[in-house]
Amino acid sequence: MGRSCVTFAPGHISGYFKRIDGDSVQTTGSLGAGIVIDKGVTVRMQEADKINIKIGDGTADDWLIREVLTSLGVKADVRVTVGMPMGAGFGMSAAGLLAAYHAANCVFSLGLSAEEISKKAHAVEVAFGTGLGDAAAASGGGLVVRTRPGIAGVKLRLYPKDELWAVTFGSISTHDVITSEEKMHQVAAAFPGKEPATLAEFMENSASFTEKSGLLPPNLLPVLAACKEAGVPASMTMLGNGVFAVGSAAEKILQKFGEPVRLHVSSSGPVILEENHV
Ligand SMILES: Nc1ncnc2c1ncn2[C@@H]1O[C@H](COP(=O)(O)OP(=O)(O)OP(=O)(O)O)[C@@H](O)[C@H]1O
Ligand SMILES: CC(C)(CO)[C@@H](O)C(=O)[O-]
Repeated sequence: MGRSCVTFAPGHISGYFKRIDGDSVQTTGSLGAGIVIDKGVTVRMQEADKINIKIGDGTADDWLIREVLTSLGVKADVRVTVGMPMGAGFGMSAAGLLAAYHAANCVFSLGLSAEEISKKAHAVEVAFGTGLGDAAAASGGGLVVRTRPGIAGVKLRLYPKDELWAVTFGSISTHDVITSEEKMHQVAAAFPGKEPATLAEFMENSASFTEKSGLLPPNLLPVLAACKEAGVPASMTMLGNGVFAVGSAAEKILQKFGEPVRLHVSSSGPVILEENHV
């Protein structure tokens, strides 16, 4: 029935951030910097008589993707494949939103621009407290520096080729952290004063922010200490109970604590992988 489309959107690891509350959802979000990663979310969508959503093995709550379809007034069969753990600081909610909105735009020929889709994804993130800057960052690729809140806030995208390694020990509720005035006050005080011009400077900013933010779970202290002792740049995945680190040497260090995943900086934002008439 109708068309089917397959889309991919990349995840995003925030290194540091500061919440900004503007006078609208599009001027509310965060300043900060992070890395758009080459693992993310794939959405397969086909027009249907009723909404049917399956995420991974089918056990995950489908509310976020359902929000996309209901906000557009469409019905579809949706299959979502999530490439990194949800809720663990890899930007899977923004990736899921971007991939789903691009898929619906493709299936139903809605005529939405990439910017309009990014704004829709950002609005859902802010409204439901699942993120502040991930949708803006993951609308393109690279190491992303954001100096204003919202989709237009990206100032710089760099494309380092270094390999990255990440290990996660569990999730942190993004909603609970970013809706806490007390936590956001300490986060703002920890925000670095210098904009990074390189991956090394980004990692220095991220490590400094992690130490001062009040967000660091104690179990990450030995992981970060081992990376520091080995001269491996590393920091906390914001907002998740995990660590990301730069360079091939990071793998062996992180293997002492868990099962690290190799990542690279994504060269692009969301893409349409397939368009089919069925
Ligand atoms: N790709 C996805 N597809 C469907 N639902 C998702 C997806 N990612 C997240 N969710 C839902 O959104 C909720 C909030 O996700 P959350 O923002 O904490 O994840 P995240 O984006 O991976 O983490 P972070 O924002 O810290 O990077 C999750 O509990 C889950 O219900
Ligand atoms: C708040 C946040 C760290 C959650 O991933 C991210 O959305 C950001 O950098 O604004």
